[in-house]
Amino acid sequence: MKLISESYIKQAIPKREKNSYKGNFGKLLFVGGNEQMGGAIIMSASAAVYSGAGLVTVASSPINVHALHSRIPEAMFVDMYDLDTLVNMVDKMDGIVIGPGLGRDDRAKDVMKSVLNELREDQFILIDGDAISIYINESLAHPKAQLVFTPHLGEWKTLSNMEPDKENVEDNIQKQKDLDAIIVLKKGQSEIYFEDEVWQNIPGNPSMATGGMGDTLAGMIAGFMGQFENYEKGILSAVFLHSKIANTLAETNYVTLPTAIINDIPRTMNDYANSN
Ligand SMILES: NC(=O)C1=CN([C@@H]2O[C@H](COP(=O)(O)OP(=O)(O)OC[C@H]3O[C@@H](n4cnc5c(N)ncnc54)[C@H](O)[C@@H]3O)[C@@H](O)[C@H]2O)[C@@H](O)CC1
Ligand SMILES: Nc1ncnc2c1ncn2[C@@H]1O[C@H](COP(=O)(O)OP(=O)(O)O)[C@@H](O)[C@H]1O
Ligand SMILES: [Mg+2]
Repeated sequence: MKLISESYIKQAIPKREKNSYKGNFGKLLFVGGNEQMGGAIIMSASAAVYSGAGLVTVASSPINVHALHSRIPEAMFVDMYDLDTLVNMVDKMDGIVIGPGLGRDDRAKDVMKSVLNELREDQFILIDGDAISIYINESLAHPKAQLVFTPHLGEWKTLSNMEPDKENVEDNIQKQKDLDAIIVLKKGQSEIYFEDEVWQNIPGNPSMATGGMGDTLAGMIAGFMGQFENYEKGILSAVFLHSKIANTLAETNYVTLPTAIINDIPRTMNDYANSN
């Protein structure tokens, strides 16, 4: 297992070209946030905006539109239950995050099926939270796009049938192949399973055990995937910086709020991009 290092992150964060524009930094769609869990998709989309994503659109329950616009005016909004508009949006994107606060009811299942059917090979889809259960319980077909799952240990049990105290690297490698997806297995020291290698993240601390922390990570990962030289660099850098920021915050805070991590993303990226 390889360890994600400080030096890896420093070389992975891209330098922005002088004449670049928003179209160079990823067009992302965030799908989730029902009537009870709008905060999840707002945190996820915020993390992508603060990670430097070029254009972010949120597809959510219409009840969340004002909260979203007041938190992140940078993001656009569509009604996720308007399936025609939703699939048109999917078409225009480089990557999609689906699941934070999506719920698991019939409407959520229809949303999920519409999005997955529409995907192309040149796109990525990150499946998190409730969308993990729907993917397995509805036996959905592998989408054409690059697939990424970001399960915590409870969600990994749904995906792999392995109990949290039984999961192990060797069996996880096999499950990664069966699922034909990149797996970000979230835990105290998260592990990232690619087709040909496994990485481990070292930073992180228990002040991060707060609702919304994984929603925030999903947004950072997608934000980085849309900008970095390749998906692997983006994913590893997001996992590392998410917990690195949390470690810095935990020096002076008992609990680390996901929104506090989000606020610190741009400055931390700058620090790493400009240090040797
Ligand atoms: N502000 C919001 O709107 C929030 C919405 N959330 C959304 O709530 C939905 C459900 O996600 P949850 O993760 O809460 O619920 P789940 O019910 O999917 O997962 C929790 C289950 O997994 C088990 N488990 C085992 N090991 C675990 C581990 N290491 N970490 C976490 N759980 C473990 C727990 O015992 C529990 O049975 C998701 O769509 C998520 O995005 C949450 O992110 C919390 C914040
Ligand atoms: N004790 C801990 N040590 C290190 N990281 C933690 C700890 N507790 C939680 N985390 C991190 O917080 C995130 C939690 O994700 P998740 O359970 O999906 O949260 P949510 O769904 O509430 O947003 C993961 O990235 C996990 O690695
Ligand atoms: Mg989660």
